[in-house]
Parts: sequence; structure tokens; C-alpha cells
Amino acid sequence: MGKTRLLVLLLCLCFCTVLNEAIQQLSSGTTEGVAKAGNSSQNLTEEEAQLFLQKIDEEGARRANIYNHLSWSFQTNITDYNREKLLSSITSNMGETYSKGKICDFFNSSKCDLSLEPEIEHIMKTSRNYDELKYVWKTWRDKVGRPVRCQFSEMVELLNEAAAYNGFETAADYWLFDYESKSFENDVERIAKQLHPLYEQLHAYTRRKLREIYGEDKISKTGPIPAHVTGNMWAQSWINIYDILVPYPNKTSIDVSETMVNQGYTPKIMFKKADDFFASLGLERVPDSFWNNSLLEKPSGRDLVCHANAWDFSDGKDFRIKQCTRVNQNDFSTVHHELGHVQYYLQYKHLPHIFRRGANPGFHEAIGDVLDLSVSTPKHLHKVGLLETYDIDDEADINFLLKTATRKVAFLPYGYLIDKYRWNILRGLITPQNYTKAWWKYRYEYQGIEPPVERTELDFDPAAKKHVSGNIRYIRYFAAHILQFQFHKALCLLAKEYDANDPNKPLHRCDIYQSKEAGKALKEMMSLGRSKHWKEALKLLTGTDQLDASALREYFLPLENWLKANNEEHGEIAGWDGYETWLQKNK
Ligand SMILES: O=C(CCC(O)(O)[C@H](Cc1ccccc1)NC(=O)c1ccccc1)N[C@@H](Cc1ccccc1)C(=O)O
Ligand SMILES: [Zn+2]
Repeated sequence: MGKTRLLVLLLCLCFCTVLNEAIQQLSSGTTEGVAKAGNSSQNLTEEEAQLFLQKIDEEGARRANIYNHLSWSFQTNITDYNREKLLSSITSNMGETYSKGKICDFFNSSKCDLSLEPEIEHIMKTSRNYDELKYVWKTWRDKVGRPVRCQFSEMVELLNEAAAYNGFETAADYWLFDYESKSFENDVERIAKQLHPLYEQLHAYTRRKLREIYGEDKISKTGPIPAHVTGNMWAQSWINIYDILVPYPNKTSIDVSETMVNQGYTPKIMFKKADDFFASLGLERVPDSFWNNSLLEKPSGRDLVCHANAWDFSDGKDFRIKQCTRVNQNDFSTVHHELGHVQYYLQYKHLPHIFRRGANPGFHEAIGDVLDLSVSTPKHLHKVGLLETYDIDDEADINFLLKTATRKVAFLPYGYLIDKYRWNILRGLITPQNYTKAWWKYRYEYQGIEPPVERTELDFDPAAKKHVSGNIRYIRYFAAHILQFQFHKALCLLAKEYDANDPNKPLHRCDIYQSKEAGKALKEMMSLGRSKHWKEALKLLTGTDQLDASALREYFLPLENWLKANNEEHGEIAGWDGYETWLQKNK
């Protein structure tokens, strides 16, 4: 590492230390009694507690207490107040760096107004120029990752202090508390490992197809896949290289993006269609105010935080979505994802505020995706006039299953490693001195992905992702990718669209559209909000109270078998070189 780099690194570290000192000063201020978990019940006056008891049963009152102290942040003394203030200023500063991030065009260095959505994401999706992709991948990280490295390490300290304040050992324990299950962390680790063989097969097939495009010198036979050629800035979805991956190209295309444009689809129409699907199940439509209050596409010329999200204004009437929607099939899936959040809001709006939350955060992230599993089937796209004709045979099935796998299977290791990484930072197992080394170890070992350019401890690639710079937890999406197949299987049974013993009714061809029985079951589960433990909600809908990947495995089994055969046929060995081998190569 050059002298200047070392100097910059030392500067960065000492700056962080200075900031750290400032925090120590603040926290050595007067400290009255600290509000520890448990005495928070004194914050409910007697009559309020009675009201609570009248409104909900004993179990509810107990649960209300748990969430009471968690959801309201106490300012019990000046230190805590300053910590909260510092924490919010750091998170808003990091978030601002991310949302304002702009880079110059690879081919035109005077054009420097490229934002992540839509310009940069469009390049990552459509370019097949190895060097352009490498430039965009690196420059985005230079602009939004590197500059927030120090602030992130300060935030870690503050998060841990705040967590300790509430009686948690580290903020990782506070984050995991949300899942109300001692075994949750082990459960997700076990499931991630259980699904790794399926991911390895998809990875091996994808690596071969990419090698055919970019050549043996760029994509090795037994190594990892470079992160920048997967069609996605974070390599978390490979849907945008489906055109490279499609197993049987001579089958009727199942991509309806072009048809959506030709049929005059607008973002509003996309949301109307998704709203229609919820209504077809007997669920609620969004209120009229939704259409006036929401922001469904990026206003021209305005700098906007484009990352999609759904809002509950807690008045039982005002619900909104902000999304920079583009007319294409992938955004149509996001439309369903976001409306899934609003449907949950609508289904639990009658509950006391404290219970107006998903049974656990994974539930909230799964609802919309469950409907998308039906909407994305060729059968459904044909029903709604987006697909003129489609083939019904084994090869067409493999094309569809592979397309779904580029979104759902490719995502699994990524969805798992984001919080595994942050939990270990919060627990002090990963220190600022090896933020980058640890990050790429996880990216290598879980995802079989490598950076296209050398990384050092001046970089901070994790913050190139919205949820890291925005301090939004992520294991919820991994859980949602497991839950959504459990929900899908249960709903498909109710809709009589799936029968394990009928080869013409496999899980991946199910479309629950217009099934009132499926809608009723989903409604019953969502209307519980967080008033019951998520295991009860899960059991109510699926018959089991365990997070269980067997439904996902069953859905993709035909593809898993096909990939094994295809990889074997092409002499493609699933998996990639050991991490030590990779380290040696990149010395
Ligand atoms: O981030 C999102 C979608 C946005 C959201 O709907 O999950 C949004 C994220 C967010 C944005 C700003 C502040 C907080 C959270 N979450 C919500 O709108 C939300 C979260 C909880 C309850 C209700 C709404 N998806 C993730 C993961 C994902 C999900 C589905 C398919 C693919 C990938 C991603 O893009 O990496
Ligand atoms: Zn979401």
C-alpha cells in the first residue's frame, strides 16, 4: 500500500478516533438512573394498562409491554439525547451521500449527472462492455462507499451504546430480538447452508454462460464470478442477464416488458393491475387517497431518494408508496412487493398501534412477493393479456424456473450475508481495520463473487447498498424469500392450483388469482399484525410454526435436477476455489 494511502488511512482512523473521543466526552456527562428494560411498564399509567387489558387479552398485554420499551426511544438524560442526535445525524448524512451519489459517463467524461436510478442501474442491466461495467461498479463505490466508512464505524459504537442502554449486550442482539426466537440466528444459518447446493448449481451454470460471453481470461472455470457482470450493482439478482442464461432460447419469450410498453402501460396502470389482483382474492383495495398521495414515478428534474418504500400514516386512512417506477416486468414485481406492504397495513389497521407491524419483519417483506410468484407465471401473464401465447412443456418450464431462480435463488446468499456481516461488526468480531477484508471474504464464501478491481481498507463497499448506508436491517429479506414459498404452497393448495401428486399441477405453475379461499387465509394471517407470535401466524396459514426451506426446494426441484445434468454435461464443476486459493491469487 502506497505511502499516501497509508497516510489517508491513518487520517481516517484518527478522525474516527477524534469523533469517538467526542462521544466519550458526551457520555461521561451526568448520568441519572438509566432506563433499563423491564421498568418500562411504569410508563403505562394504571388506567392505560386497564384500557390495554380491556382491549386485548393477557398475552397481548404481556407482548405490549415488550414492544412498549422497544418502540419508544427514551431520552432519560443528556447523554442519551446527544447519542440519539449524533446517531440520527450520521445516518441521515450517510443516507444523503447515497441518494445524492452521481458518476460521470464511461464514454463521455463531461456527462457527470448519472444517478443510481435510473441511469446507473440501466447501465449495469444492459451493458455487456466488461470495462464500462467495471468503471461504473468501481466509481459508484468510490462515490458512496468510501466516503462513509468512518461515519459507519462511529454509528456502530452509537448503536451498541443505545442497545446496551436497553439491556442488550450488543445492537446485534437488539436487531435479532425482533424475531422473538432464540434459535432464529441458527435457523437462518442452517437454511442458508441447506440451500447452498442449489445456489452452487445455478452459480456454475451462470459462470459457464458468462465465460462464453466474456472469455476464459475474465471468467475462470473453477473460480468466482466477477461482481460487475451479473446485471445488478450488488450481484443480488441475475434477472438482467437472463437473455444470456435462457436455457431454451427458441421457446416463446416469457418477458413481457416490451408488451407492457406497447400496450401503453404506465406506472399508475401497473399499480392498478396489482391492486386488482389483491381485490381478486377478496382483499382490500387501496383507498382513493392512495392515488393522490403516492409518488409512483420519478418527477423530472427533481433529486429524489428513489429507493421504493411504503408508508403507513397510522390514521387508518392514509397509506402511500414512493417508487421511481419504470415500465418493465422487473418493476412490476417491485410494484407487487410495495403494495404487499400496504395490504398488510390495511389488514391490521384496526389493531392497537403497538401491534400494527408484521408478525415479524420477514412477513412484511413476503406478502407482495407471494402474489408476484403467481403474477410472473406465463399462465397468469396470458390471462391478463400480456402474453399472447406460451408453451406448456418441460423446456418452457425450465426457462420459467431459471428466470425465477435468477431473482429468488441468486438472492439467497446475498440476503443472508448482509446482516451476518453487520451482526459480526456489532459484536466486535469484525473491526474497522478489516471491514473490507471481512466483506469480501463473505461475498466470496457465500456468493462466489469477487470484486473486478483490487479493494483496500480505504474502501467501504457494503455502503454501496441502500440498506447499509440507510441502516435498514436486511435478514428480513432472506426470511421473506423462505416464507414466501411456504405461503405460496399453502395458498396454492387452498386455490386448488397445486397438487403434489398431479404432474400437471406442480408448485411453479400455480396462480392463486381470484381464489377467495387463498385470500381468506392470507387475510386471517395478516389481520393478526404482531398481536400474536409469528410462529402462531405461520402455523395458522401453513400448518407449521417453523421457518422451512422445503417449499422453496420443492418449487425449484425440476430446475435443480436440470442444472445438475446440464453442468455435468458441460464438465462444469459446481462450486468455486477455496478462499485461501483466491487470496493467494490476489496477493
Ligand atoms: O429494499 C427493497 C424494497 C424496499 C422496501 O419495500 O423493502 C422498503 C425498504 C425501506 C426503505 C426505506 C426505509 C425503510 C425500508 N421497506 C418498506 O417500505 C417497508 C418496510 C417495513 C414495513 C413496511 C414497509 N428490497 C430489497 C430486497 C428485495 C426484496 C424483494 C425482491 C428483491 C430484493 C432490495 O432492493 O435489496
Ligand atoms: Zn419491502
